Amino acid sequence: MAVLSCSGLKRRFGDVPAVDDVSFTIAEGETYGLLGPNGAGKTTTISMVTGVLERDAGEVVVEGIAMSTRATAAKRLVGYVPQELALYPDLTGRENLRFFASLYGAGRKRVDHVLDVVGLAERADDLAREYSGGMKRRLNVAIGLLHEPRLLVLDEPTAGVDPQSRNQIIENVRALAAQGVAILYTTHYMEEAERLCDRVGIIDSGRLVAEGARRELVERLGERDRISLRLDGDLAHATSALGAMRDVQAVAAHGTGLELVVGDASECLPAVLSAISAAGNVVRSVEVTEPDLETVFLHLTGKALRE
Ligand SMILES: Nc1ncnc2c1ncn2[C@@H]1O[C@H](COP(=O)(O)OP(=O)(O)OP(=O)(O)O)[C@@H](O)[C@H]1O
Repeated sequence: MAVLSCSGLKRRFGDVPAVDDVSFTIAEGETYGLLGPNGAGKTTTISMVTGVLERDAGEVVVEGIAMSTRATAAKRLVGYVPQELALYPDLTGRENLRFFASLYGAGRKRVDHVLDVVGLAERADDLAREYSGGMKRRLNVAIGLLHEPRLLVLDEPTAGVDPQSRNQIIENVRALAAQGVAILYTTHYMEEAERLCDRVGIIDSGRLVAEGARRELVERLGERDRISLRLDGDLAHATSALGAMRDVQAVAAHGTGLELVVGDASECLPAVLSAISAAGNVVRSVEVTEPDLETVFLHLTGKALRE
């Protein structure tokens, strides 16, 4: 039996269909990554899964318990690590955990255990306000683990944190999955999704546009290459010129970079470079990559995952 089963989830905000008929399941011990550009509907989906946000339609079932009929029992099985930090800066790490433990009916031993799990035992008696961003995030993970959830939901847990905390969080997720906890994970970091997730769902404009293991998704893409370029100058002309080329299947700009999906890079690179120079841009670097999740994402959404 799946630990999490979502079917036909829908939620609108005014005219915006933030989530439009999203269904997926997560098995025991499975790590499922929800990937999507900004505003795709990841947080809205997660908020419905955790029961924080009402659904317009659809059902969320956790270990056989439906959110629509037994919300309290279903929520008890879910741990949530939100994007926004939820902790008291004037309490120590341990006091924060004891406070949340009292709400969840967890004991002091459990507090000590989760402090250990996230690597904060030595700093447990410092005020949370003195923690680095990454330590605060780890404290949030610890809060999400207090009541021994069967499903742990993490909304971009590594965004903007230091490498040590990032590694700690990734190791925590791995260890929890190995213990059978189902994990729902969102991230902007493609390489993290590649490393961590057994399966990914790609969400764009509120719809799940593809789902599968990394290898399946890449194989489905067929023979394609990704070209990453760094350019000088305004990218608007180059982006539209490249988008009009027959060999270019997707193009997305981010900062000073352009990402392209093409059939065979060695065949079309000369034409790509002359189109860029005709648009008035100077190429600073070119990199051709074998198809990966980023290529799948770009091909399906026409957007780069990074901002
Ligand atoms: N409370 C709200 N009121 C109005 N519109 C909202 C609200 N929450 C989300 N939206 C809109 O719904 C859409 C999906 O937003 P959501 O936050 O779920 O996306 P996301 O994939 O999590 O994006 P990000 O990566 O930026 O966090 C967006 O168009 C957003 O502007």
